Amino acid sequence: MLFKKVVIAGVGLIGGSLGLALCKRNIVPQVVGVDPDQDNLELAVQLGAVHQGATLAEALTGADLFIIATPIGVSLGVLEMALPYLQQGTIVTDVGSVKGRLVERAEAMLPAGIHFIGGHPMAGLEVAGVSGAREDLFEGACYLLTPTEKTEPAALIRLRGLIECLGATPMELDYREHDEAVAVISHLPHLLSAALVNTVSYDAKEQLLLTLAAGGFRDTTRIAASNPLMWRDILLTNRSMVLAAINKFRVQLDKIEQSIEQFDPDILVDALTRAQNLRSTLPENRKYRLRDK
Ligand SMILES: NC(=O)c1ccc[n+]([C@@H]2O[C@H](COP(=O)([O-])OP(=O)(O)OC[C@H]3O[C@@H](n4cnc5c(N)ncnc54)[C@H](O)[C@@H]3O)[C@@H](O)[C@H]2O)c1
Ligand SMILES: O=C(O)C(=O)C[C@]1(C(=O)O)C=C[C@@H](O)C=C1
Repeated sequence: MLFKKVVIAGVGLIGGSLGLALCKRNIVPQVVGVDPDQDNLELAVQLGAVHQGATLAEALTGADLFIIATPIGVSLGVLEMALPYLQQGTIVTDVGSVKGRLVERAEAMLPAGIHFIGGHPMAGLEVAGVSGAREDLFEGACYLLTPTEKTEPAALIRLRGLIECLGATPMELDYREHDEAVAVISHLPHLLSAALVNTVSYDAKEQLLLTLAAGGFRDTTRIAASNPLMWRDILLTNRSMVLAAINKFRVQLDKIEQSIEQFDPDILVDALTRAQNLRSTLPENRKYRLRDK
């Protein structure tokens, strides 16, 4: 058994999906949830996403893994509140979409013998709360870890083991590299999706356009239905990397715009073919799967 008692702070979509996998697959014998939203916490117990709900102080007694799955803006505050109750040997991880200075701060905050390892599952959905949680959310997904030179190798091996039990593939990245990469592959698509929907919403023919919306619009805009507050936090926390990603995108958009303006079919086809080739190497049908290629 990798861990005896896991505490999840924030039993929403991601914390709840982790809890469902850990409980339903008997990966961990005791999973305790902490969440200020009592209705959500009760639902988490009913759905089997945690064995019980508790306060941080109650929950952390005897815990050997503490997962912070809260909105990114409160992660460090939650860690600070948890500090007095964490015991020697406990591993602390998070699931936040941006690392920023969290990793350095968390490491600086924790005494020797309690290990922080930044984490980020590259899987999610456009819904919030435990009601949308899925036991299989992480299957086939890439699960990023951001260890540093301070990370204890044995703690990293244990956490990687747990991630493999979820059916995900652990992958290590420097936290700065993490933020740069996710700005392009996750944050940029999100804001483009919102901008695309807003292009329709500001059009005088909005209703007609929506009536005509078929696969193209739907497939490119599913994530625009996500929680705006979560995305506000992500985009503003990863501000410089997101701005760099927007600039890279603008270059590509300009290239396509010019090829149309100048009626240059070769450049246009080049751009579309390059995209077609790369996109067709992604696994089909299952949006966040890596393994089923
Ligand atoms: N939604 C996604 O697609 C996705 C994917 C990967 C990672 N993430 C990251 O996961 C984290 C959680 O996102 P989510 O989609 O599960 O959000 P969510 O809103 O579904 O869940 C967040 C939960 O945290 C709880 N919470 C708020 N403040 C808290 C506190 N002080 N202590 C304990 N719990 C608290 C909320 O009540 C809620 O139940 C975020 O940091 C996000 O960046 C999200
Ligand atoms: O599939 C979705 O709904 C997601 O938005 C998941 C998604 C993404 O792919 O960008 C969103 C945020 C994350 O931090 C990781 C994954």
